[in-house]
Amino acid sequence: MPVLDQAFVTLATNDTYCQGALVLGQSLRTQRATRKLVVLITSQVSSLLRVILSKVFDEVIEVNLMDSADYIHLAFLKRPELGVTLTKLHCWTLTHYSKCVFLDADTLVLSNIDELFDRAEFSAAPDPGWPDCFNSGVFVFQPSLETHGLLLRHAVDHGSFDGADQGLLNSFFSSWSTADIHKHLPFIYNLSSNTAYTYSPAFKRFGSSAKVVHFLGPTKPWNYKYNPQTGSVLEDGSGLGTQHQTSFLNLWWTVYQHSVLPLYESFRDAGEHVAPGHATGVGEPCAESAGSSQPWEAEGPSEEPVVTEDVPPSPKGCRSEDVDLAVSVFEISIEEKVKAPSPEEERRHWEEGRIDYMGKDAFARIQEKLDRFLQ
Ligand SMILES: O=c1ccn([C@@H]2O[C@H](COP(=O)(O)OP(=O)(O)O[C@H]3O[C@H](CO)[C@@H](O)[C@H](O)[C@H]3O)[C@@H](O)[C@H]2O)c(=O)[nH]1
Ligand SMILES: [Mn+2]
Repeated sequence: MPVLDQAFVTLATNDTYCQGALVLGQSLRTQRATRKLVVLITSQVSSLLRVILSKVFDEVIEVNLMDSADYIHLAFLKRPELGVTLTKLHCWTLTHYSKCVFLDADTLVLSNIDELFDRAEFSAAPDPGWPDCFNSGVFVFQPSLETHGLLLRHAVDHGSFDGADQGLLNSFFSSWSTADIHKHLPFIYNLSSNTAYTYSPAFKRFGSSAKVVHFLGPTKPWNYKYNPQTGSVLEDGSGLGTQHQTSFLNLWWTVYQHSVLPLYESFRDAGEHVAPGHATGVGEPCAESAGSSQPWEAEGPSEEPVVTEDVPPSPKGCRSEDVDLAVSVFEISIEEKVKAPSPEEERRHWEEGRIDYMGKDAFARIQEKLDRFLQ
């Protein structure tokens, strides 16, 4: 029986993390999750990805980084690195649910985990790097505006010892490591794909009961390229890690290929119109002209896009501004588009002390500018 007042919640602040959220959402559906699926997004997420997310998630909720009380707003402006952290904390505002399970967008669910709803706030699994801290990639929580406010206050008053949500949540829920063993989720609910195997006999013994894999760390599954014919990620020269790591990566990509890519495809083929005022907050309807509204650029001989002279330019908002999906018979890749920062962003970086000493802010470049100005 579906439970309507409880939810699995994730977060994706941009189109790249949306790819992870989609794999996570589809893996929860495949495992017959009986709770609602919710994704929090920010204004950066494109209209296309909002539509696609809404096919998998029951609720796509846009949260504003700056909608908290003014003193918090001002304090956070001085601590911009806490931005994504503040966004994760928004999950406590989902007060139309009585209890939720948060999952990072870089997690993959391997079997049904509905039993997590038997746990109380705040339950989480140990962090593999420092097991007296919990990892904030999977946790059970109870939405509450009061807790949300206290968390923001805590962030402003004490900051975060790792500059992100995990440090903040660990210092806020500081009794986690000692107070109540029921709040320690077994490691199988947050098995880190890259560190778990430092204790390989344990992995041999218990690895097969893993329920949630977490691709924590700087390199995410979507940073690899995948060969759909062999069903495996492509070696990029830096080494793929252990066999287990590779098989979890391959699993992520299998879900991507079979359960996420078709969502884009049906969007393209059906030329589906998105009504203005759609529940997800998607604005303008997307045109369905051949080629121009394809969400990805096809590569290789089999899927050469037919581009004719009279095809109108792609309507803004219909495609992802951040991500290029390249799909061919032999390779699927998700490339982040490198965007040049706007003059406002550059100025903000400068003011925040994030100066590109070796690059565009190098002394030689500034001197060139001065010379040009003085001539
Ligand atoms: O640009 C970003 C970055 C992060 N996220 C979301 O925030 C989560 C955490 O970021 P992630 O890149 O997954 O961090 P991890 O590599 O998992 O690193 C660890 O450190 C993070 C910061 O403390 C914690 O949030 C994680 O749970 C913890 O596992 C992601 O999964 C997303 O849901 C975004 O939406 N956009
Ligand atoms: Mn993560």
